[in-house]
Amino acid sequence: MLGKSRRMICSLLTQTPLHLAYYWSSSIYKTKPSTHLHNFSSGFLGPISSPAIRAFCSKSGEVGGMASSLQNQGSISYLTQREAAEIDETLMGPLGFSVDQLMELAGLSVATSIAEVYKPSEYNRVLAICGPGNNGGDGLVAARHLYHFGYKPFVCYPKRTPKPLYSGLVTQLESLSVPFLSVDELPVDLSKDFDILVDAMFGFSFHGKLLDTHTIFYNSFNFMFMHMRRDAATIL
Ligand SMILES: NC(=O)C1=CN([C@@H]2O[C@H](COP(=O)(O)OP(=O)(O)OC[C@H]3O[C@@H](n4cnc5c(N)ncnc54)[C@H](O)[C@@H]3O)[C@@H](O)[C@H]2O)[C@@H](O)CC1
Repeated sequence: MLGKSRRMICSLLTQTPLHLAYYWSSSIYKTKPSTHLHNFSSGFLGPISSPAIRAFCSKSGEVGGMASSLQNQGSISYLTQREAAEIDETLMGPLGFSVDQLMELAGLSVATSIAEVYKPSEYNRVLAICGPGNNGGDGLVAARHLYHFGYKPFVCYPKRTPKPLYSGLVTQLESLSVPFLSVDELPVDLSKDFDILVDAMFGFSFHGKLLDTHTIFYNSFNFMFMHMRRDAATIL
């Protein structure tokens, strides 16, 4: 695994500590053109006629901080935390999407994007680190689709949410014999055992400082930090 020329960090979230997100984004920008958000937008948001959503996908002047600076680097578009939440409100309000519907689309989009860039024959072992919220649900969905695409997914889901939506996703993965790994079973350097890391820990509801002292967060953050500037790629 260490001989691989490149690895992928796939982030389903936009709200982890910003300095890390910046580096992840920078690394993909340097390593290869990222079309993932565009794919997501064109395949998911694009057909929607809502002016509000189209505005989110195309605006360039009001995106703050990190997102603003990244937008100027090329054709990659980023959403702020607030913008992502507002899109979600629009989708689930006037447009009538349900949570499980959006979650399935999000997970499928990530899995499809991975498959487009990193072939399972070369990058086979995927670890999805799933948090307690909907972003974690996205990761569970992505893991299921990656399995069907020919990858060998593993899931680390240390903070399970006892709701039918999530337990159903877990059951579906268990029925496919997708392994669930505890934090203790993960190596400190995740790159030793995995080709692709799907970061589905937090989405736009992350706030404040990281409260959870669980080792998984530090393991994954360390992995990302150690590898992102050399050969990691990022999907948002
Ligand atoms: N309808 C929706 O809300 C959908 C959301 N989706 C995804 O879900 C994300 C939003 O989902 P959620 O609102 O469930 O929230 P998140 O998945 O962002 O996470 C919320 C969880 O994180 C915990 N948390 C927040 N800040 C923390 C901190 N500082 N330290 C430790 N734990 C912390 C909260 O206690 C909560 O359990 C979106 O970004 C998107 O990726 C998609 O699945 C599509 C549908």
